[in-house]
Order: sequence, then structure tokens, then C-alpha cells
Amino acid sequence: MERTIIRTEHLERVYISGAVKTYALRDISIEIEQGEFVAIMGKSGSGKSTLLHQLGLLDKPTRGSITIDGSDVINISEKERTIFRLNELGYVFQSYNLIPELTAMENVYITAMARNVKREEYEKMAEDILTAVGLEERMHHYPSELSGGQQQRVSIARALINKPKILFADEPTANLDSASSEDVINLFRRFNEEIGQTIVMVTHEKDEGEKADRIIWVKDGLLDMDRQAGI
Ligand SMILES: Nc1ncnc2c1ncn2[C@@H]1O[C@H](COP(=O)(O)OP(=O)(O)OP(=O)(O)O)[C@@H](O)[C@H]1O
Repeated sequence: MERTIIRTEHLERVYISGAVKTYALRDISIEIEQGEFVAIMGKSGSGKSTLLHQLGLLDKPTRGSITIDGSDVINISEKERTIFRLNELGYVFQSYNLIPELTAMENVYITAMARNVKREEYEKMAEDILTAVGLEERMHHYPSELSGGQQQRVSIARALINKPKILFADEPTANLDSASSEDVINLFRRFNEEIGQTIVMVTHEKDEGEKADRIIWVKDGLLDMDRQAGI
């Protein structure tokens, strides 16, 4: 049976700088089911990243509600939000944000260490997930010894090691060549199909959006109903 994992109601995010108000999100009400692979698409400046940041608890809306797996994640303390992010959510960004002094494996298990998992356990988990992203031969390499596509796969492994309820990806292929981009999207597709990983991804690329189960089109901070209806 389908189960809603993310629900937003009347989400608004206004940025205020001096006398200028920017309505990045005006009124967004959406539902995402557990196990769905959803792409958020729309023109530059339409509000895609802002929406992803609200859903991923990286920012707070100025109005509206968000529930994740039935929990209100807005009216809780910053400390509770931090714990929720660490335990329940994973992130992949356009830049890989790997720590240069750490190997691929260390970069991956650092998030498991933060959760007080035992050493033998987190090393095994890192090995398994790096193997799953095709980097079994590169575990002890440093980021500078890896290609962009390989570094992004390390960051995906890092995001997945804690088995997050939801994986958020903000233009994960923006810095990659077309072959590496395809690898990343195929990996998402595979994790989605094989382990039912819920994925919410912002992308500019139509062919990437088409590999998701569904596209949420955004325009001027609202859902783009015409695109949604395929008009
Ligand atoms: N921190 C901020 N302060 C002020 N305005 C902002 C801020 N962040 C985003 N905006 C504005 O909010 C609107 C939506 O921005 P957002 O980054 O969400 O769009 P986007 O669809 O992700 O764009 P892109 O595809 O270019 O990354 C834009 O008009 C942007 O200029």
C-alpha cells in the first residue's frame, strides 16, 4: 500500500533583504510516497533548490507545514531537526564536498561514526556501500585521485550509509560529463528499485527527469499545473 512520506501544505519561503522581498516559494502543497523517485524541474530561478532545501530541513519555510513520515518537522527544536537530518535524511549536492585528507572509505564512514556505530560495523557498511556504487577498487584512494564521477559516487555512498528515509539530490550531475551523469542517475534508479530508496532530485536535464517515477514542475514558486498536465 502506498504511504505518504513527505507532505507539504501551503509552503511559502520569502527571502527578505532590505526592502526587497523575493517569493521563492509562494504556495506549494505536495505529497511524495515512500519508495518514489521524484524529480523537481523548472526554469532557473523557479524555486527548485529552495523547495528541496525546505523538504530536506536545510532551511525553514516562512509559512506552511511539512510532515515527514507523519512527524511535524517544522515546529520542533533546532536540535531535534539536526538529529532528524543525521538519522533520517541523506544529501547529494552538485559539489561533492569530500574531505581531501580522508580516503573514500573514511569520507563515507564519517557519517556513521557521528551516529556512534561500532568501528568494525561502520567499516563493513562503508565497504558494502562503496562496492554497491562500483568503487570496490578505489576505497583507499583520496578524492584528488578520483575522477569527478567517482567522487560523486563516494558522496552518494556517504549519503546512503545511514540508510536514510529520503535521499535528496540537488543537481547531482551538474559538474559531470554525460557518461558519469548517466552512471549517477542509473545508480539512483537502481537503489530506488532494489531497496525502495525514496529519492527527491532537482535537475535541469529533461532526460534525467524522465528516468524518475514522476516530475514535479515548479514555476515562479508555484506548481506548474500546465506542465504537470503535460500541456
Ligand atoms: N538566499 C537568498 N536570498 C534572496 N533570494 C534568494 C535566495 N536564494 C534564492 N533566492 C531567490 O529565490 C528564487 C528561487 O531560487 P532557487 O535557487 O530556489 O531557484 P532554482 O529553480 O533552484 O534556480 P536554478 O535552477 O538557477 O538553480 C530566485 O529568484 C532566487 O534569486
